[in-house]
Amino acid sequence: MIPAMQVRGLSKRFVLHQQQGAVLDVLSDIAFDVMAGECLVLHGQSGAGKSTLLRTLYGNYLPADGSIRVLHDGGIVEMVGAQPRQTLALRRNTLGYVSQFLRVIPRVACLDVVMEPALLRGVPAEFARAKAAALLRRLAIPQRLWGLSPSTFSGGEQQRVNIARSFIAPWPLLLLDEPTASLDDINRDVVLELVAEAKAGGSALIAISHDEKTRSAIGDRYLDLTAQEALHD
Ligand SMILES: Nc1ncnc2c1ncn2[C@@H]1O[C@H](COP(=O)(O)OP(=O)(O)OP(=O)(O)O)[C@@H](O)[C@H]1O
Repeated sequence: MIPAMQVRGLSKRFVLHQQQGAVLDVLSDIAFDVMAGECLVLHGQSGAGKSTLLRTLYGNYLPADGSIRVLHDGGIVEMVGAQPRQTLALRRNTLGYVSQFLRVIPRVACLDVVMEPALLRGVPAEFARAKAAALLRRLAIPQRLWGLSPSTFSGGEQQRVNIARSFIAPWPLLLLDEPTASLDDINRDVVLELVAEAKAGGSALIAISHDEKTRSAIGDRYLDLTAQEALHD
């Protein structure tokens, strides 16, 4: 079976030009595979580089070295050095990212925010709307808020809208950055169910969570970035 994502020799260095050119080698020689239907949880103390790795895997940071291969449309795409157009195509259909925070677009109603990824995949509007409504209901967003812009929503409500938006269309590969932070136990359990459903549907996941219950509920394998660092000292 071909991995959904295969990473080899991945290194990321920050050069702080405003601070005497200080160099931070945050990731060095990271290697792993993630298969469809499994979740790799990133471990390591604060500052170990978990968020940096997730952002690098999403193509937000250019690594100093290494390769990130993604199974996309039946072929393998090398993300390191890919054209922006290729990265965008990957992000449209293959590679999703659930951040802790919703990127709020003023004046766009909550229901439309949630529906958008399904519409972009060509799902007819009525199905997308019904699915968005079902997700918002599951995530306990009151119906009176559905027609409003999430810009005024509470932090936890925005996070749940973001989760609904992220799970409305299936992703072959999904990066999760603290998907349950700032949620109460009931909503956290709904997110854990959505993650389990995504895995059962064949998604490969890579996740960061500081919550032990979340980690043990979703994690099939763990990558310890502290150990990686120690290994290469
Ligand atoms: N854009 C950046 N520019 C410079 N340094 C950065 C940047 N982003 C992260 N770093 C540095 O990289 C290191 C790793 O940060 P990162 O946020 O990836 O850690 P983390 O493991 O996710 O931590 P936490 O668990 O606290 O969220 C830190 O020392 C941080 O200062």
